[in-house]
Amino acid sequence: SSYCTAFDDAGCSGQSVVRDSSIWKAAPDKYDQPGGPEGLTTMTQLNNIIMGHAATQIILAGSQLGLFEFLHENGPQTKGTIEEALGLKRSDGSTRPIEVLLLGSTSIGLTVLDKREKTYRNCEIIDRLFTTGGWRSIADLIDLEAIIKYKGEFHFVESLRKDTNVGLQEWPGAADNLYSRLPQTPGAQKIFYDLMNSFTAFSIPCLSNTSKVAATSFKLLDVGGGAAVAAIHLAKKFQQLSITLWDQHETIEIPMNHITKAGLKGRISLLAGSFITDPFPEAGSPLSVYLCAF
Ligand SMILES: C[S@@+](CC[C@H](N)C(=O)[O-])C[C@H]1O[C@@H](n2cnc3c(N)ncnc32)[C@H](O)[C@@H]1O
Repeated sequence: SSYCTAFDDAGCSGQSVVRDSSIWKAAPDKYDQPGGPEGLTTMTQLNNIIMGHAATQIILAGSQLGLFEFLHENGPQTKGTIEEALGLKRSDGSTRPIEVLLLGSTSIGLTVLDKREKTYRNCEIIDRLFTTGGWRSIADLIDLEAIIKYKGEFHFVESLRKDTNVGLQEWPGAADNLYSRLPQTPGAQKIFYDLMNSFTAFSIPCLSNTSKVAATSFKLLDVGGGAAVAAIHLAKKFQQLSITLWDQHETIEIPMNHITKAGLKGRISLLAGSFITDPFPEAGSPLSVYLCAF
């Protein structure tokens, strides 16, 4: 929470999911134990962890089927109306899909059932995210967690035993890292970059607002610069900066397209390769400063 408060104090011009700091203030301090100093104390808390996999898939279903968006736009709705709107109505008359979805989403508090009216609405925090414009970033985060990370986590125990990323085998390809394998699975790379770009779009304005180094440097090496969201923001904000974005061969086309679209090819150059195995580029002149942003 202090991270996000610092953003607000710095006059962050990023997305409102961060600016609406009351969303975050209830979060525990990073040193706090979940559940208080004793850790978890109730079976419900323990159950929420054991059933965490189901919760992840329920929020994914609610997001991808448009449940939360529909309820936000239309207010409390009956099961039948929601079923129709989400395209879950079945020709054989079975109401099981909508019942499973609403039972799941309501049991974990994402939706709220009005028992008298027999209507469902979004929980307060989800509606607030829609109102403040922060839902898109959260939907990107849900996709990344529930679709990309979820697969590899099945191998977590074995990964600990072998001290290696066993979950990588879930992704086709021969590369030794997930970034380089994602392009081989249709749609996967987009999910990854959508989330990362959302996050960087709100973090970089805040971080750079208070950075004296960025304001006074002439050269910036953006190590693992991704889609160039940070590089483009910094190039526009600090006119004296000339930026080199360093990322892998497999992904370099993504920043290239963004930089061209932003009309910043003259200010941001690209270096394709690995920051692990390739030599660190020379600064060029003793007067240049390389600021590495990862
Ligand atoms: C977590 S993302 C951060 C992207 C960007 N800095 C941002 O904040 O939006 C990490 C980036 O590092 C790149 N990367 C990972 N390993 C790399 C390596 N060995 N050499 C070069 N780039 C690498 C990935 O392709 C990815 O774009």
